[in-house]
Amino acid sequence: MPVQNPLFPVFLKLENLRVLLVGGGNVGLEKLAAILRSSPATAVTVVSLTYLPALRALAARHPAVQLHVGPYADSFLESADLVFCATDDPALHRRIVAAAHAARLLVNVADTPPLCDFYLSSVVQKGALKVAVSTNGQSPTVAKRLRAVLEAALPDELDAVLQKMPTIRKQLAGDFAAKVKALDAVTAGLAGGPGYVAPATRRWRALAVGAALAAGALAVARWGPQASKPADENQAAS
Ligand SMILES: C[C@@]1(CC(=O)O)c2cc3[nH]c(cc4nc(cc5[nH]c(cc(n2)[C@H]1CCC(=O)O)[C@@](C)(CC(=O)O)[C@@H]5CCC(=O)O)C(CC(=O)O)=C4CCC(=O)O)c(CCC(=O)O)c3CC(=O)O
Ligand SMILES: NC(=O)C1=CN([C@@H]2O[C@H](COP(=O)(O)OP(=O)(O)OC[C@H]3O[C@@H](n4cnc5c(N)ncnc54)[C@H](O)[C@@H]3O)[C@@H](O)[C@H]2O)C=CC1
Repeated sequence: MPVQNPLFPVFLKLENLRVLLVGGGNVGLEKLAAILRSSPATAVTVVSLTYLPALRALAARHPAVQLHVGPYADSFLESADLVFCATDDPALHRRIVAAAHAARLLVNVADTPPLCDFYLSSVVQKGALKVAVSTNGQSPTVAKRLRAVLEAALPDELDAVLQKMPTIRKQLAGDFAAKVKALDAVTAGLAGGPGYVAPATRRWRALAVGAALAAGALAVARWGPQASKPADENQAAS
């Protein structure tokens, strides 16, 4: 089976890094909001010719965010660990990526997956728990929906459990293997038993059938009956 999503997930201590964001429009605002939602104390330098008022307001609530009014220059890369491009100028994005790579920096480029070294994810938060969802760029919309599904499915008590677990862990005696066994026993009730079917599973199955039918119907509408063939074959193969 080929790997369908070769992206390697990590959880960055972004508040220990310096972020450069180029572009202060709608997409820049979305990126800044995503960064600060998870890591509010991150030192973000934003460079842009113009700024949306909402971006200025968000920056004003985060003292580590600095706004520079003016054009991008390569010198901004000197004090950056990670770069986000969010202007409306694709040629500028290509230049920034080249300069950033020369400085061995990683870059995310809005709307241009081939130029990205990393993608943002949909983020589910419940207290100390964080789940990041990636569809490998297949559908950010499905990632967003899945976030809502997970948010609803994860009980609020989960954080209370997480807060207690370090205390239980510290009180356990024995070697590493014995501790793992004891912690597995404490948490055994959390995993569904044999035959357990998550309540959402039926809805996703229905959506899979609906999506396959819709993809087929769209292909027929756009390119005629011939074009729907690959979708039908995919369906038969899966
Ligand atoms: C590859 C990736 C690179 C990256 O941006 O890092 C990327 C790329 C692109 N996004 C596009 C469009 C949309 N993006 C969203 C939303 C989100 N996009 C996010 C991540 C990613 N987007 C990375 C892959 C994530 C993955 O693997 O799943 C999320 C998860 C995280 C975040 O951005 O914070 C956040 C949801 C957060 C949440 O709510 O949980 C919506 C929906 C909406 O806004 O409601 C739409 C419109 C509907 C649609 O198109 O699906 C387009 C087409 C633009 C065009 O058509 O012009 C491209 C470019 C392309 O695909 O070519
Ligand atoms: N708004 C959206 O949700 C979506 C946008 N896009 C695309 O994403 C791109 C960005 O969209 P928006 O953020 O809405 O555009 P925008 O026009 O709101 O923002 C672009 C920002 O880049 C800045 N900028 C331009 N040249 C610059 C330079 N040389 N140096 C520094 N800053 C510079 C501008 O001052 C502006 O603040 C566009 O190409 C758009 O087509 C695609 C899908 C959805």
